Amino acid sequence: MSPQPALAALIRHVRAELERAGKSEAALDARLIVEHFTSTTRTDAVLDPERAVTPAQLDAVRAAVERRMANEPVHRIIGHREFYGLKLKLSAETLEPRPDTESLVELAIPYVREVAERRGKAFILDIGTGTGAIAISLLHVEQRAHAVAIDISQDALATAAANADMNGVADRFEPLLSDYFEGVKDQRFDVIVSNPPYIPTDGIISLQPEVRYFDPIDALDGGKDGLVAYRAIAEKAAEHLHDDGVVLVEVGYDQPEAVEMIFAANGFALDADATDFGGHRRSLAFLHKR
Ligand SMILES: C[S@@+](CC[C@H](N)C(=O)[O-])C[C@H]1O[C@@H](n2cnc3c(N)ncnc32)[C@H](O)[C@@H]1O
Repeated sequence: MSPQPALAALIRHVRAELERAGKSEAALDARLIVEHFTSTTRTDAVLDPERAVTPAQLDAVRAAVERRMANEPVHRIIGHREFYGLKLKLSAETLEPRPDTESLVELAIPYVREVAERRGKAFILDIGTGTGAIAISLLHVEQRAHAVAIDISQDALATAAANADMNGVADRFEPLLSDYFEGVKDQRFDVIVSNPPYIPTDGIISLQPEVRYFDPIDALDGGKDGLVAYRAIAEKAAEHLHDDGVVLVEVGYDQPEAVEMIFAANGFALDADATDFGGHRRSLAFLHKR
């Protein structure tokens, strides 16, 4: 690589390096890294391919490529990612939100809208909010909704609050440090939503290095059988739901039946479900049989 390459040549160079290292998303990663560290857009590379890259920008791109070679996910390197059309900041203790979780947001939207139509407001509880991805997306779609967003990580809550602010919903977003429902007091909600940790402890070792070493362990570890969080949520959810309220959870690809049984044992019946991009039943909605 020449000491001062042009923008388009740099993208091609980084892509080739990542391909040689066997990175499956080399083209996308190269584009995101170069765009981020040269403060350019895709359009710049197309309309102004000979645009000069400064030595400082080149150093930053080189350092980022090294991090990617060491398996750090590209969105952690650039510090943010898109979720449901919104830009969200990431931090050390936030899970990188996944496209599959958008199916949970889509399943939740009609419930949130219906309550907002009927009562003029809708109250959401997001358990294990991480970046705030789910709650912020719902607040963005439904202006009459308010959310309490729980996490056990103070770092995650600070990031979620910053994301709520960045996406214009901070006045309807309340971060709460809490171990599941512990800090919720006696407030009741219309919609309880959660993408909890659900990987069985023994399965974490076999996850891709990008996940195992870079997503926070508290966001992954679902206990011995991966179902600890669902039990904690199902056991207490009815105490925090309005009579016609709904609980929606994301589940692992092989967990829908087990999670249905846990909720059934706590008086809930399946009302709807949604599949992810791979065709797995990924999001489940439950109503309480009172
Ligand atoms: C799988 S991540 C989901 C993050 C985000 N909701 C999303 O979908 O991208 C699970 C989140 O639950 C939080 N968490 C883990 N145990 C918890 C607990 N006992 N109480 C509250 N939050 C918890 C983790 O810190 C993490 O942010």
